[in-house]
Amino acid sequence: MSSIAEIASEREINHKLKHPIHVTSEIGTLRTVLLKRPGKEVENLVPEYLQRLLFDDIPYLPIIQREHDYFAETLKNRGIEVLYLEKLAAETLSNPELKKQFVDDILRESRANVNGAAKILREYLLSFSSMEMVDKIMSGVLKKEIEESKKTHLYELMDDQYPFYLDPMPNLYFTRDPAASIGNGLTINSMREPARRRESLFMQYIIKHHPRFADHDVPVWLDRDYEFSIEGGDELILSDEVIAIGVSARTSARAIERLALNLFKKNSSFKKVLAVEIPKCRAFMHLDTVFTMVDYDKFTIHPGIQGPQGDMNVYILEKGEDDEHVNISHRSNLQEALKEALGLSELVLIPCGGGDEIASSREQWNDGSNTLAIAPGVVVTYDRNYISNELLRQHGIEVVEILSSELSRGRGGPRCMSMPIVRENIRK
Ligand SMILES: NC(=O)NCCC[C@H](N)C(=O)O
Repeated sequence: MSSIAEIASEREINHKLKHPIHVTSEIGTLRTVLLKRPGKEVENLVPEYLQRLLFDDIPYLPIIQREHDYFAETLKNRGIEVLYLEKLAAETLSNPELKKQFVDDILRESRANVNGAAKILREYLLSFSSMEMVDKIMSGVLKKEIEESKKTHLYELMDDQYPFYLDPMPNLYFTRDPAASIGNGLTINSMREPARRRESLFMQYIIKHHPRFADHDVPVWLDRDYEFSIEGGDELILSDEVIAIGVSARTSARAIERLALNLFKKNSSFKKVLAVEIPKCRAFMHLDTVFTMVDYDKFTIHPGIQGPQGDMNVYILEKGEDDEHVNISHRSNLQEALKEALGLSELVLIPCGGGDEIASSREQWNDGSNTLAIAPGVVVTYDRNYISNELLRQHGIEVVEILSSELSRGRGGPRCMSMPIVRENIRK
């Protein structure tokens, strides 16, 4: 006879097989998460291209890796299964046909055919094992890597001064943004910034072809070929019926409406989408840099997104009269809109940096509001945001701190660095 533990784990496996993705809240106990360990791509950052590559400084590779490993260990110690994007991608591309197809896609999207270089680049990339090739594509390919003897044509020899054939993808460790789990499906995102557009190609291949996902008909609520941008840092699953999405520097109102229409039409459990407008600036690039859910009735917030009376623009989108229309109503207070949508009588917004002008600005810049909930009332945060962390504790939240000197240089915190794949359902 099987033990209770065996039955439970069998049930879990069956659940996983039926629904390899299952996320119906921001706070349900986290079971499986996707990370990307920072690699050589961060060493290919140089001052000339920092801004374009969306970094403010150059992380020191051994330390950023140590900090990231500490983050992953912290999650594993809590019983969370950690998957790595680079490993799933390499496993997917171990199929030679897919490998070729992927290289063609990445070369096209990287506009790598400078001076007609696509052919030698294709040969170069395909000469590696799938794991090495994935690392190489993520790290970027320098022009000087291709042996001079292979450059036989004038156009190959007459290169311009730009050092890369393929730009590095240093933002990949922010797995939250290129794709986002919603219910049993996901969005594979059309990213706003050119520096990040190729990132979601990895998830598109993984969902379609990796054995963990391929045969499960995972719904893609919005795909990366959609013409208006959306990024995962703006997509917050508040319950199995309510989603909040930031209308931000990165996410467009068009994509939000299209996603809402698809969710309503394709029989998902979701009934309301809250479009939350935030200032369009670098420091607040996504909704999750200024607002995250930490418990059933508690949220972090950066006071800088609200007007003097707590006023904001929040639109509630609900199913309309047919599949091409949504009903939209406006609310001017986030707290009230959340209470209404979640059916709560009380709700607490915990201000980043305690609301102090200097501390909240400093700690928001270092992702003090960007918490990753691993269970209701339990969050992972950066250690450097000590004022926000202390305030969370005063509100009864268990705060699990991780190291953050180098990780924070990319302007993202624990939520940005993680893509939940499976969470337990929360109580209703
Ligand atoms: N969800 C997030 O806020 N992700 C952080 C992304 C930081 C990255 N350097 C970017 O600008 O896209």
